[in-house]
Amino acid sequence: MSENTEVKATPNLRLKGRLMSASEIERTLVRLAHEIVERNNGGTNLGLVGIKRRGVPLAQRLAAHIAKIEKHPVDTGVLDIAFYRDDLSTRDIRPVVTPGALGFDVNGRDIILMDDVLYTGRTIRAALDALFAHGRPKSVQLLVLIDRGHRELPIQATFVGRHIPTSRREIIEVKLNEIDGQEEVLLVELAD
Ligand SMILES: O=P(O)(O)OC[C@H]1O[C@H](OP(=O)(O)OP(=O)(O)O)[C@H](O)[C@@H]1O
Ligand SMILES: O=c1cc[nH]c(=O)[nH]1
Repeated sequence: MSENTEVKATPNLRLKGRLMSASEIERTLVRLAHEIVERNNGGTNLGLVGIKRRGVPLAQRLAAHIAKIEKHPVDTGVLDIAFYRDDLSTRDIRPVVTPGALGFDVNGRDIILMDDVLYTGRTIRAALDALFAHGRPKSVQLLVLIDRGHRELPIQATFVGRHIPTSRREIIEVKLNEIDGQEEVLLVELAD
């Protein structure tokens, strides 16, 4: 855990600690940008696709870092995946793709899907379906800021900011300035 100052969790959740500060998030994104460039031969064929909501600022920030490192612009796009609860049949929670423009042509591109947290893998499974509805990429890699384990599908990330082993009662809360007006990663637990 990083040093804890004035961190607060949502009321029905118990704060267990701060996993990353703003500067730690920033340093991690810079490292991930270098890893992406190294693995993708400079990244000229890359397209970064952020999963709404917090994957979107992550993709934009990583595109800016890669553009700075490699001195070329990097396309970014958005996948919008809404969740609904299917109470009538399975009581399962299924991600649903909201149709809409992605932002650039994915055909033939090396795509990096981006999200803040990887947990069961169901969001990523739906995102892959959504992505291929937009076209046929040359390759797809996955980047997540936090991998907390507990996969229910055979999905793994190509680039990981931090591996955080968790219990199922725990929740990772990623807070990003663009969406939350604050910047940190918290570990919280459902209160009894
Ligand atoms: O691997 P999974 O089990 O699919 O879980 C990971 C997803 O859960 C979170 O989204 P959440 O539903 O909390 O929406 P939000 O980030 O927009 O609040 C997170 O942002 C990932 O998209
Ligand atoms: O702990 C979790 C699990 C899924 N999504 C999150 O944002 N946090």
